[in-house]
Amino acid sequence: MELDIHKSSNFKGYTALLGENTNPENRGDLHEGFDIGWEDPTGASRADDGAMTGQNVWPRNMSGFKAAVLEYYHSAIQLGQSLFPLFALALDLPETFFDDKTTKPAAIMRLLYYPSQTGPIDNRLQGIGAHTDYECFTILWQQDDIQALQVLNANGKWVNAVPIPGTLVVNLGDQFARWTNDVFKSTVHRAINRSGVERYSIPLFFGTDYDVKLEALPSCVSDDYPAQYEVVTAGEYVKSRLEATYAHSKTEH
Ligand SMILES: O=C(O)CCC(=O)C(=O)O
Ligand SMILES: [Fe+2]
Repeated sequence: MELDIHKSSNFKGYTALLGENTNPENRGDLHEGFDIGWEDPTGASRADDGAMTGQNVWPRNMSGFKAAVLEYYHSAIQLGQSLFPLFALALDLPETFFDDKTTKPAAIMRLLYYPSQTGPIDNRLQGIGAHTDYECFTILWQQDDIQALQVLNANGKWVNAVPIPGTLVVNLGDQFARWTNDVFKSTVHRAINRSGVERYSIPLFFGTDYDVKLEALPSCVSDDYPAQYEVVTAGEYVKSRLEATYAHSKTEH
């Protein structure tokens, strides 16, 4: 397929059922997806995204699709930009701390489709296996009335993230875990659609600019609690996680 995500240098485009495997213990994720990244409203391309440089791909002959998707994308980006100062304040940092690290929105958005799973339960076949997201935080729209998303609580118990009409779910991701040396913990989550009907969701993963180094904040490091993570750029980090997620299905395309 022309738009297959494996053909894109920066993981944009279409993911088939089982094309992704977020939890390596599983057999592949039972969803289809379509991924986009930043696209300037003027159509100008961006060449300074390091490891994640590249264009979106769009289906031809689908009138209105691109405009509708980008309209939501740019609104979700605006919401995300307004959340960074809140996270900064929660970390006792100046509220502008992330401003110069988020000048070029580094955000991937996915349109996800989950068929309903019927028949015998195979615990290694889930809509999306247990994982943490790769960026700072995720803004997730999920369809009303269909229970599928679960989060792992501090006691190691899966709890339903029940869709609440008119609300979005915000999950912490691994870039924030790295910035904060695990003071902010990434939310482990998964989705299993046994509702009997198909389900759609739209996560937007918002990280710091792809050329910014993910370096533990001084306030989150001490002699007793040294930095846990190797320093890499946000772009290198996201790309390495995406490569791992799609590695198993790479040769099929
Ligand atoms: O569909 C959902 O509710 C979750 C999607 C998700 O976790 C992801 O794409 O990373
Ligand atoms: Fe996720």
